[in-house]
Amino acid sequence: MNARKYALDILIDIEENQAFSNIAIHRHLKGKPIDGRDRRFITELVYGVMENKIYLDYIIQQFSKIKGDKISIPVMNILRLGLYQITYLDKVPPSAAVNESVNLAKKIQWKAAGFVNGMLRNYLRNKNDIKLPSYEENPREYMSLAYSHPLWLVEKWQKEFGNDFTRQLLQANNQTPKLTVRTNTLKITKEELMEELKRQHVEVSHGLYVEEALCLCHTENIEELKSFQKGYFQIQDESSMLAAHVLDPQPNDIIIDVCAAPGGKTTHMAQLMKNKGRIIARDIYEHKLKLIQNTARRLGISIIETQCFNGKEVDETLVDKADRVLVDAPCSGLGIIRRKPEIKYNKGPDDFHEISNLQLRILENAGKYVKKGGFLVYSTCTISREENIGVIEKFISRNRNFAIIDMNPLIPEVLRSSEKYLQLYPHLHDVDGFFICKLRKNGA
Ligand SMILES: C[S@@+](CC[C@H](N)C(=O)[O-])C[C@H]1O[C@@H](n2cnc3c(N)ncnc32)[C@H](O)[C@@H]1O
Repeated sequence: MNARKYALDILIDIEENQAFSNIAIHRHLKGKPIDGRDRRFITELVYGVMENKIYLDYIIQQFSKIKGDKISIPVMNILRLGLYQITYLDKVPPSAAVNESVNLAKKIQWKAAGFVNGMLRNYLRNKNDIKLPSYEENPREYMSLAYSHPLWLVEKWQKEFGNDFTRQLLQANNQTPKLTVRTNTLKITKEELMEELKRQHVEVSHGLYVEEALCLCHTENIEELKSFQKGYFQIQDESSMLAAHVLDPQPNDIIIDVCAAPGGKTTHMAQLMKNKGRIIARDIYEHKLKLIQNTARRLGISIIETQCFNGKEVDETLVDKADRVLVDAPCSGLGIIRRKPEIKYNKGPDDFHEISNLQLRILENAGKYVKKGGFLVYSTCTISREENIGVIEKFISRNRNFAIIDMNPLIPEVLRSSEKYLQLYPHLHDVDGFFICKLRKNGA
C-alpha cells in the first residue's frame, strides 16, 4: 500500500470515528513495513489536511460541480489530499498530485475518478483566482478561512484577544510543535543524557524554561531509542513541566494527583521528590492507570500508587491528608491544537459551560484533600478564560479558606508577571497553550 493510501485511510478514520490524529496515525502505521521517509510523508499529509481543512473545503466549494455535502467522505478526503499537495508541498509536482489522487479514487470509488481529475485540473488552471474576504473589511471571515479555524472560535478569540493577537495565535496553531523531553534526573544528569542522545545521532538542545528540559530534532520512533527504553527521559512539553515545578513537591510529601493519566506530571513530581514520599495518582479511566504504571516502572519510580476514582466524588478518607494536590483538569484542549488539529473542529461554542462546571466540581473536591497550610495547583492545556481563571474565581468565592499565592519564585524570570496565574500561548512562548494557578489553604 502506498503512503497516500495510508494517509487517506487515516483521514477517513479521523472523520468517521472522531479519532485523534496522533492516535489514528499510530494505530494505522504500527508494525507496518513503512520506511522513515514514507512515515514522515504520511504524517505530513494527515496533519497538513487537518490543519488546513476549512481552506481546502473552501477551494472544493469553488471548483467542484457537486456540492460539498453531496461528496462522500472518502472522495472528499482524496480531494483534500490532492489540493493540499498542490497548494502547500513544493516537493510534489502538481501533475503527480493529480495523478496520485485519481489513482486513489480508482481504488476507492471507480466512478469518482473522473470527478476528482476534473476538479483538481480545474483548480490547477484557475488557482490564482481564489478570492478570500479582505482582512481589513472582514477580519473574522478572513482569519477563519485563511487559517482554517471555525468562525465561532475566531469570534471568541477576537473578542477576548483582539485581531492581531488572534491572527498570530491561529498561525502558530498550524505550525509543528517542537519535541521536548524531560530528563529523568533519578537516573541521569541532563549533560549525560545530551551526550547519550548525541551518540544515538539525535540532535539535541536545551529547553527554553525548565532546567531538565531538552529539545530533540528527531521526531520519529523516539520510543525505540535505547535511552528512552532505559528510562532516561520522558516526552513532555515544557508547559506541563512547569506545573510540577509550581506545585513544588518535596521529598516525603503526601501528594494527590486527581486527574493523573497518562502520568506525565505524576512522574515528574516523583522525580522532584527524589522518589521519596507518597503520590496517589487517580483517574476516572481504569485502562489509563496502566499508562502511569508503565511509565513509572520505566523511569524507576516506586512511590506512585494508582487508583481509579471519579474526581466528581469526594473521598472522605483523604480529607485534610495531602501536603499538595494537583488538579490537571480535563479541558477543551484549545492550547494543543498544534498537536491535535481535530480539536478545533470537534468543539463547539456551547461546550464551555459544561466543561467548566466539571472542572469546578473536581477542583472543589480536590481542595478538601489539602491539609491546612498545604497547596493546591490547578492547570489546564487550554487558553479559554472560563476554564481557567474563571474556574479559580468561582472556586475562591465558594472556598474562602483558599487564597492564590505568588508563583513567581517558582518559574523562570522571563515568565514572571504581575498576574496571579501563568497563561502560556503557543505564539508567544513557543510551548503548548497552558494555564497554571497555585493556591494555599489557610491555617496551620
Ligand atoms: C489533562 S489530562 C491529565 C494529564 C496528566 N496530568 C499528565 O500530565 O499526564 C486529564 C485527565 O483527567 C481524566 N479525567 C476526566 N474526567 C475525570 C474525572 N471525573 N475524574 C478523574 N479524572 C478524570 C482524563 O481521563 C484524563 O486522563
